[in-house]
Amino acid sequence: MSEILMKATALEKRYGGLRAVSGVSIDVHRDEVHAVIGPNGAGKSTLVNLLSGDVPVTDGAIMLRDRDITALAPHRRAMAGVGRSYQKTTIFADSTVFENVRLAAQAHGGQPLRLFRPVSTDGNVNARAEAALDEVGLSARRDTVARFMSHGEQRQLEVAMVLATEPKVILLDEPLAGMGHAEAARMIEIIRRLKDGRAVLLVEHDMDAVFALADRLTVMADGQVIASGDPAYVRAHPAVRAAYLGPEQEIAA
Ligand SMILES: Nc1ncnc2c1ncn2[C@@H]1O[C@H](COP(=O)(O)OP(=O)(O)OP(=O)(O)O)[C@@H](O)[C@H]1O
Repeated sequence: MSEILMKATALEKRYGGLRAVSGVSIDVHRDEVHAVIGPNGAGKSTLVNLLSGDVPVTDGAIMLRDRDITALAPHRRAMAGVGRSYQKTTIFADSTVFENVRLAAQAHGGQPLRLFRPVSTDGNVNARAEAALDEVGLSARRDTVARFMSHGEQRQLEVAMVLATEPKVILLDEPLAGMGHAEAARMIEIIRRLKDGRAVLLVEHDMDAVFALADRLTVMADGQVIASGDPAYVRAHPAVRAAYLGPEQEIAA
């Protein structure tokens, strides 16, 4: 079995009396896509926010390999190797594709922005930006101003900006949201390649995409894990059918 890069244990997030996430433990393995599914309000986005540090845990622990990152702020987790996309909100619409990715790479440099050195001469940052664009297939669009790209391309750009930070674990919250069929198919291929040497945690409602991509699946309902395992196991799990889909329905192949 491949190495566990991120391990969360007994995560708890309470909002007043509401347990948005309760007793959730999850392992994310190198070279795997671990998909988290469940009905609306199950706690999937909250889980991603806990793993990225955007929301502090009420209880529980998050390890990145052997490092306890539970108390680290989001940017410190990013430096430690946790990447997450933020649904277009981080894109500078008036900057080019390359400038956006270069800024992401530079912000991750571990040093203050190098104000006295033109970024265009920073070979390492530029190389990381080029590699990230190449990985999502946007190299040919590098000089396009972001606002003129399609929704799907902007989501690809978001992924490139994450890759420019050289993450070991990538958290993707509904990366296919709002995409047409062709755009979704392209993004599925990108995500399939992302796991190479990394670990990917994917929250997604598109079940075709989930079953096309997932090496491992965790199903949540009411803030808790109701089943976790390989896709065939989860697909056949009675509690999943009952709680997630209703007893009469099948999970689409
Ligand atoms: N900041 C918050 N304050 C109070 N309650 C919250 C907050 N964030 C989430 N919740 C509640 O926590 C529960 C889980 O929400 P969450 O968004 O994590 O579910 P989800 O599985 O991602 O749903 P969806 O599939 O609709 O995105 C919901 O009942 C939601 O209303």
